[in-house]
Amino acid sequence: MTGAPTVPSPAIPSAAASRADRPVVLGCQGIERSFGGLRALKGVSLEVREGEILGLVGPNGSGKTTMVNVVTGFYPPQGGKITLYGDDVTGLAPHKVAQRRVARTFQNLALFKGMSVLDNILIGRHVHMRPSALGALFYWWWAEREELAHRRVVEDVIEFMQLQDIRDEPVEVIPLGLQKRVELARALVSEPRFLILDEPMAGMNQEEKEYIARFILDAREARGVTILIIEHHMDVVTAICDHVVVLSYGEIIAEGPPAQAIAHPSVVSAYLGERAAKRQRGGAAT
Ligand SMILES: Nc1ncnc2c1ncn2[C@@H]1O[C@H](COP(=O)(O)OP(=O)(O)OP(=O)(O)O)[C@@H](O)[C@H]1O
Repeated sequence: MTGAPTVPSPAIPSAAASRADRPVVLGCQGIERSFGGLRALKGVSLEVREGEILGLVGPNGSGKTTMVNVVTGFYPPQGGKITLYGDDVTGLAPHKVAQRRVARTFQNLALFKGMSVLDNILIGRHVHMRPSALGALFYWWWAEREELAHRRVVEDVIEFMQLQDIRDEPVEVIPLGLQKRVELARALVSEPRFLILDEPMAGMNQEEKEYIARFILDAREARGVTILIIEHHMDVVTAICDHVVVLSYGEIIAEGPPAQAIAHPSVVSAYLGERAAKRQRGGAAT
């Protein structure tokens, strides 16, 4: 008996595949970025591999958000090269980067107050909206079809993110944890292949953190999204990341599996205090 033909899914290598076997989604080589006399990124090179969750960690001011802004086209790099799926995207404008199915969330919530949860999420579809002269001519027919297609994607994500009950609420009246979830939903409706999350759990309580962590893992599993996450909660980093890169003063000081990378003394002193780092150094020496 012959079954229905299987539709090949986008090539997400099995979890068993070693990191080096996975295709490179984001490649950064020797990235430089300064602000006046401050060298915020000093030749940073890193790779994000297909299907992984890569954690970018480091003390405040170490250059994490600058790195994301450079990758997404907000700050053109002043040196180095950036590739996405092998294509050179160095210096592309943010909307050109977004068109390559890259989505991001922001450290400080970037939701539109005065608009409903649903309307905020709908905005995430804008990269797929292509008004044209011909489209305008056949406006009603075209608009109705487009609208339906967009709605279907949005409804699917609202259900996925469990936001049905608050869909019509003005976004500013819902708690911070839910606002962060709305921002993640807005990123997901653009159907990204590569998602960049800048501190998605900032200001959350433990329960909210666990919820978001689950959604991030599900986005990777169910939607095949590759993820780069900036996060200060080391418990979360250890729990969900496959690979961690540590930045300090604009340079990579450690990289590897989470437990190994975050054991670096700079990370320990930044997050647990200098005394803990000294204890660890003492322990390592003995
Ligand atoms: N637009 C800017 N103008 C001037 N300096 C900037 C600008 N953006 C970042 N910087 C500086 O660059 C350095 C790196 O900042 P960045 O925000 O990338 O760090 P970060 O690791 O993301 O910090 P945090 O964890 O606090 O968000 C800091 O010294 C910061 O003050």
